Amino acid sequence: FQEFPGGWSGSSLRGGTMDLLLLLLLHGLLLLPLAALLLYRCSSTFQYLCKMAFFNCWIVAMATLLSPFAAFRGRSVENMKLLRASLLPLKRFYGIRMRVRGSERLQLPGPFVIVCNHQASLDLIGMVEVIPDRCVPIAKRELLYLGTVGWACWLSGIIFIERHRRDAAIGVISRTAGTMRRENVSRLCVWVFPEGTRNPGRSMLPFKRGAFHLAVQAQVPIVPIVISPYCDFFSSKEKRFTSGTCTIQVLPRVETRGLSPKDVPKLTESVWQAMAKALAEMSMSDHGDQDTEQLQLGEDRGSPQGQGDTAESSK
Ligand SMILES: CCCCCCCC/C=C\CCCCCCCC(=O)SCCNC(=O)CCNC(=O)[C@H](O)C(C)(C)COP(=O)(O)OP(=O)(O)OC[C@H]1O[C@@H](n2cnc3c(N)ncnc32)[C@H](O)[C@@H]1OP(=O)(O)O
Ligand SMILES: CCCCCCCC/C=C\CCCCCCCC(=O)OC[C@@H](O)COP(=O)(O)O
Repeated sequence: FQEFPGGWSGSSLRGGTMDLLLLLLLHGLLLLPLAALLLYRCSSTFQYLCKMAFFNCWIVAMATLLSPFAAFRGRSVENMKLLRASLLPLKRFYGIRMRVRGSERLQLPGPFVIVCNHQASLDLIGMVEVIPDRCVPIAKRELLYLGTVGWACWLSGIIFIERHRRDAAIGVISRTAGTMRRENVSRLCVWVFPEGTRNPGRSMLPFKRGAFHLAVQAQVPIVPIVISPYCDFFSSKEKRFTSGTCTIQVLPRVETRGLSPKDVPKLTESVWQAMAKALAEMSMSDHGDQDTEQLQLGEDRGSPQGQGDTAESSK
């Protein structure tokens, strides 16, 4: 202060203006986080946007940090352990409680195909909660182009398909069936979202047939998994994301031994029915009678076959 005796009076008006600007900037810097905090508290849309941004940033950060370690091992299903561990903390950040029912049904010695409903990218949180060891998801090829995320997915052995090139996709599925069947490869399980795309809400789209052809070709069981609707705490349409509880139900496995490609439509239908029923029951038990939407479930989908046809069995 002594070196600067005439700071305000002597020097010039410019110094004063500079100080004032600096002061304002400092206030601004302090106020900005405060304003953001206030906005976060008051606006559920802003909260949703922040939470989604964090979700994506977390995935990019984890992929970027962990890919070099995964790369040491090369492309391997074992890297799925790393992927799983890196996504497991997400539920805690968001205060999502996971309830898993029937997890013992996933303790099978041999390979199998998991089919699961697909509501949103949030499904990753449920997926890592139950995905067994040596199990890889089938994903759309577009994920490969997400920079380090694509690299991490590739290194983890995720199987990519081009959804619009059916023949190529069928080729990939046939090769996967070969790998699952091969006896010199230790058990490999595959996780498929048979709806083929995200479908928010309490219903399920009709299933694509790939997962069922895969199970029949490899002659391995299908284990259906149903994740309860997120409507309570999450909706991308309404831009709403609060904390809540999510139930994951593992259904009895469906054997495919002895089935041939001509049985695939019936198999697909019976698994869809079983999952739709579980989803409807979950909606019911979670929401009591507040909601009638679940009654419409499957309405626009003629269901020629009932449940419990030849394909279904669960010891
Ligand atoms: C290192 C650690 C770092 C950590 C960092 C963290 C990073 C984490 C980030 C990320 C994690 C990863 C997250 C993964 C999650 C991704 C989720 C998605 O991407 S979901 C989208 C892709 N999934 C699918 O699309 C389902 C599979 N699709 C199918 O199975 C379809 O069936 C497909 C594409 C094969 C064909 O689809 P069609 O649209 O043509 O429709 P159709 O009705 O199924 O088939 C038409 C005809 O083709 C026959 N067909 C189908 N598949 C067949 C087959 N395999 N063999 C013979 N015939 C087949 C069918 O029987 C049908 O013929 P008839 O009508 O019956 O005569
Ligand atoms: C250094 C490179 C940085 C690149 C930046 C890329 C930013 C990427 C940001 C976040 C990555 C999040 C990946 C989440 C993957 C979620 C999987 C998922 O749910 O995919 C949707 C797919 O099932 C169905 O797709 P559609 O509903 O048909 O559409």
